[in-house]
Amino acid sequence: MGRFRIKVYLRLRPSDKPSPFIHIQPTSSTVQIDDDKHAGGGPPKNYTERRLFRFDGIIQSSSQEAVFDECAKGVVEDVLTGYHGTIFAYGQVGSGKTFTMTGETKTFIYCGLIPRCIHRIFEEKESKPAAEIKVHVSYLEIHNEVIYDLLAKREAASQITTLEEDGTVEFRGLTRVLCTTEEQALKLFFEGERHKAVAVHPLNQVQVSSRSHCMFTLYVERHAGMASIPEKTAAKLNLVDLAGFGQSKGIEFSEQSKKEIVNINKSLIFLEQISSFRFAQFVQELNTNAIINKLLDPTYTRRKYERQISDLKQELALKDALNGRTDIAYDLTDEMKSELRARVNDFLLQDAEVETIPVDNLKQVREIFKLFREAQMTMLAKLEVLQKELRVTVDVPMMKESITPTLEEEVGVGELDNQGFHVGVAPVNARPDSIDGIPSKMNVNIDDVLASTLFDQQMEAPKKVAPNREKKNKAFIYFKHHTSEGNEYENFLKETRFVLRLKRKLAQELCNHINEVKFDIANLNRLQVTYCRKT
Ligand SMILES: Nc1ncnc2c1ncn2[C@@H]1O[C@H](COP(=O)(O)OP(=O)(O)OP(=O)(O)O)[C@@H](O)[C@H]1O
Repeated sequence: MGRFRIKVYLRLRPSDKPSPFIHIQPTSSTVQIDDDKHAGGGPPKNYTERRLFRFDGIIQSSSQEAVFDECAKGVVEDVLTGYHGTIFAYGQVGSGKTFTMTGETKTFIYCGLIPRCIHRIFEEKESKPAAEIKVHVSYLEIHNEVIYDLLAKREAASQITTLEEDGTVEFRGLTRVLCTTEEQALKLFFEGERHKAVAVHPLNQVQVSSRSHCMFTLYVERHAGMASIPEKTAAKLNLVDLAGFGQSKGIEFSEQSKKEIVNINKSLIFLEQISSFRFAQFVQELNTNAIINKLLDPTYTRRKYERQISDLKQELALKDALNGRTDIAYDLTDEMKSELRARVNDFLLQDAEVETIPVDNLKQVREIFKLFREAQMTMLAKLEVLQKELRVTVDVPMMKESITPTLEEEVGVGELDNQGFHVGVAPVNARPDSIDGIPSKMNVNIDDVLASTLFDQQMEAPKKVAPNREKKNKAFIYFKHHTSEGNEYENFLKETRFVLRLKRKLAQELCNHINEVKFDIANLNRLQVTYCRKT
């Protein structure tokens, strides 16, 4: 990659009356401008400001061919090597941009840079068939902020979208045509020219003035040259003719006013010249990062990587042999995978030591992580199923009653009939095994305690009341709050619920204690093993 400065050339249109304020010095490629303060009108000033502008080259009365050789040839050669290139013409209305970029197309000697670039690229294509050069072209126009595809059928012209990424701009939907001959590419270029937006302008009356920015692009794909390295390069050459700028741009003038305008504008044109010189100096300061745009053949790339992998494997085997690690297998067989699975299961389910899982190489580590991930996914799926089962769709007061299956076990208080209505005392053995999938007997172990906690939380959440239960619920609430028997049951229930919570807490603490003891036992075992090994 290299950093290159943008090169700026000044091309001067021949003039019968050269400005007395502009002094060209071709040998030093500089232009000196005497900024006559009287010229712009206003109060008279008795001094002249001098400005000096430097260029990479000044082209005066040169042939179109000489301009191509000096300004464009190098860029085309770089494109043929794989670098992107851009040539653009900038300047006032009528300053000669289109003459430079397109030229007069009737005879080749007056042809501008675009036909000449096309010619050079196809010349290369024909002279080097082994390079298998492929050329595509596109032609776009930006007029009044809208992008038009000059090679597309008119109705499809507004389908282009721009995509800006990593400092590059891509035109999506722009027609790209594959050209096998120079004639084809030239034909497309001239066809596109016919579609450009032009208008008559007072500063460019000999020829119609370009009212838009136009970009003709040549996309060049080619083999890097040597058959043994099937690398391809894909570079593009943007050839841009910018719309001329000027204070009078876009205004329609009557014949009557044209003469006056020419005089009035003299000083303004002069200022515009200065501003275009300033722009040129600014562009000269810009740097570009030039890289060769390689297009890799996927088959070749795959083969290259396969070769590299095989080399690395051999190297690794050699290293292992030298270090006495001959039993290491880097490719896991099915047998090895199921062995690893068994070890991971032992670790997760049987409290086996983590050291029992072999970690000799990266493939094993990856496989182990995969197994852990699988186990985690299975557990999450199970948890989800469990949570679904616990979501009982009964109303809040009824749910509060139904969450106390152990309550009756201890105190023998009435059971629900699972129909959303409290029916009073029922014998313990008359209870169903489950209510909506919830086990009615609660074993006091950590899972059940946690599940019941979760269950409690869900009970607090407001639930949708089934319409056919509404009446029953109202009656039930009335029974609880307004009858002495109901009140009694309600108070009794509150007390027993309190007792139940206490017991759950105790159970939780007990489980934690058991876990701590188990942990201590495991530690002791480990110490014992270490001690035995040492002795
Ligand atoms: N170097 C030159 N030698 C001879 N004639 C020139 C030269 N440059 C420009 N002209 C003539 O000047 C006229 C205006 O040039 P041209 O249309 O290229 O200007 P432009 O900058 O493209 O204008 P616009 O911005 O209006 O499109 C044309 O008739 C063209 O033939």
